[in-house]
Amino acid sequence: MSNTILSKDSGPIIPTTPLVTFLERVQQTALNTYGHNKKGFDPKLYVDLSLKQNLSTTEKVFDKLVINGSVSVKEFDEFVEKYLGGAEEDLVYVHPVDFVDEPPDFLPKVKNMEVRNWALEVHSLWKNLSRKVSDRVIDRPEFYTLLPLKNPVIIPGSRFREVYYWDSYWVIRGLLASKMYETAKGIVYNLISLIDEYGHVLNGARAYYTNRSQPPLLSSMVIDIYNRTGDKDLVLKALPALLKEHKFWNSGIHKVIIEDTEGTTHTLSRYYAMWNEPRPESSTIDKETASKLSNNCSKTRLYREIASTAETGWDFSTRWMRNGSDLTTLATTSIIPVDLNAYILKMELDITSLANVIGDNITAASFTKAFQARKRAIDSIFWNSEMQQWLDYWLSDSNESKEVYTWNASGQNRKVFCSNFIPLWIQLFNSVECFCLCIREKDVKMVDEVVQSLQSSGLVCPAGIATSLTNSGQQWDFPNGWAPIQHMIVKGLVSSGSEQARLVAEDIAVKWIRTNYAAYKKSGTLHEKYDVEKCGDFGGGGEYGPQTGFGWSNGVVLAFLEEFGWPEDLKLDCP
Ligand SMILES: OC[C@H]1O[C@H](O[C@H]2O[C@H](CO)[C@@H](O)[C@H](O)[C@H]2O)[C@H](O)[C@@H](O)[C@@H]1O
Repeated sequence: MSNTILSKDSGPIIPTTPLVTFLERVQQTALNTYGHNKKGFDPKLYVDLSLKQNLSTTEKVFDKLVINGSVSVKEFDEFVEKYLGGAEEDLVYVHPVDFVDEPPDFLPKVKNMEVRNWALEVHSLWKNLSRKVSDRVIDRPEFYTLLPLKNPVIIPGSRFREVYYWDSYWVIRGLLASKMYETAKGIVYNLISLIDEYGHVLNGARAYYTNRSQPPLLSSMVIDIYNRTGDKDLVLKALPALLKEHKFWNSGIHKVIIEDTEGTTHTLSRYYAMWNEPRPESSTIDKETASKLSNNCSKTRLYREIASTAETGWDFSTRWMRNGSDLTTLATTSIIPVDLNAYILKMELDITSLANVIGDNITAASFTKAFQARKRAIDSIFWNSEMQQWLDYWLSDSNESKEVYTWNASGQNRKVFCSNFIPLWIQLFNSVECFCLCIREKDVKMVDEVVQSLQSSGLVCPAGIATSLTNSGQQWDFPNGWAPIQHMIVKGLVSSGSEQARLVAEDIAVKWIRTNYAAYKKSGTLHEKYDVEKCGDFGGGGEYGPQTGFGWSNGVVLAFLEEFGWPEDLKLDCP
């Protein structure tokens, strides 16, 4: 965070590197040269290329060649071939040290042979997605946008050629089912090293991702690995990093203070990227979006909102837009998101538990207070007793930042999104005094009411939980369903102590496994997202084409099969 500066729109920015800026120019030139018609033009590809010679030499040649942003296709292709390295050269394939074809005691509850054989295929996909930083990057880091992480990583797949922050949580859930504890720990140590270097975990391990984070789930990764391995050394190394990360989300522009109707003030968190220009990986797209705005000030503001939306992990969705059909109305920094605050509450609970593991009573006591305070804040600001859901809260005036905002019922966004149910994962229905330690009758009654609300929300579809009820063409909206969301809601329902909730959870998990399997049978791969309207269909929409591989989807299939198993006589095909 040391190189953070204040920008004209008064928010902080973290400057990017000269290489990223140059590759953005290459990206723009590629678009000008090939035109929009080039099949599968993906702007991200260009910022993932590397240098073959130093930047100033390469830039001189490029400047000579490209006049007014244009050059012939032949000359451009020759330049790329001669001066730039391919996008796959920086992360190289590595066989995971702890991979075995059939791990001992693998998915013991799966009794059906068809399911077991498929699960073993999904397990074997870790080999395809395993990478380590190439020696070339270690030797000449200034030639690459990839950040040199020490340990191997599991990448999501396809265009996502680097490790991602929140994806890693579900990758790790799958690795734990696959008993690949060393690989899982290596990923966590990599993320810790990013906190040491940048003060937060980056969106992904690229130079162009340093100005934002992603949903903060590092503590969840650490606690889940600790619960399986009992590795105290991991806890000792992770705790200082988690304390730094907690500070990142609870200070500066991420922190929001809000006063409720009783006059009590609460501190909550929001997404806020430290960037107000086009995202380098999608620069041509962002400039086109902003071209609808007439003045530079509103463009700068929009770029900040776009980057902040990428920080949410939900890029893009009507959830963040004032007008659901117009991306220029993104207002993410004016929203206090219910899921982000649930993740941070979980971070506070996890830090308390981890501090107890290593006997750090002072940290444990202070984080007990922190999670109790956030629990009260969540109850007061987000909970809507009429809808029996937790709703995002929109700050009243987007342009004016205040020391303390005043809560107003109209600030709660009453539109239905799957994020309204994410607090289930953190057991937020539990009363403060009972948090995580017991399940009371009163709490179970509340779960049943939330489950009722989920079931009648319209989100539960034939092939899983939809992201929203609005078909906007954005990827984090209807009819897409995403593996991480299915997992958090299902897991929350299972752990709630309500029998009814467990049945609903199991039903969703079965639907999800079936749709993943049917799509796999058709295409031979798992997908980044699925269309929840029809079993076996993958999802679409958004700014890039459908991606396969796919880290978190593989992880959730394995995690569900580990949790629920699969009886011998239950059909795996779509109903
Ligand atoms: O390049 C566009 C955006 O791509 C990423 O977002 C999407 O993929 C990620 C990796 O699976 C996932 O974490 C995220 O939730 C998806 O929306 C990237 O994270 C964005 O920052 C980037 O702008």
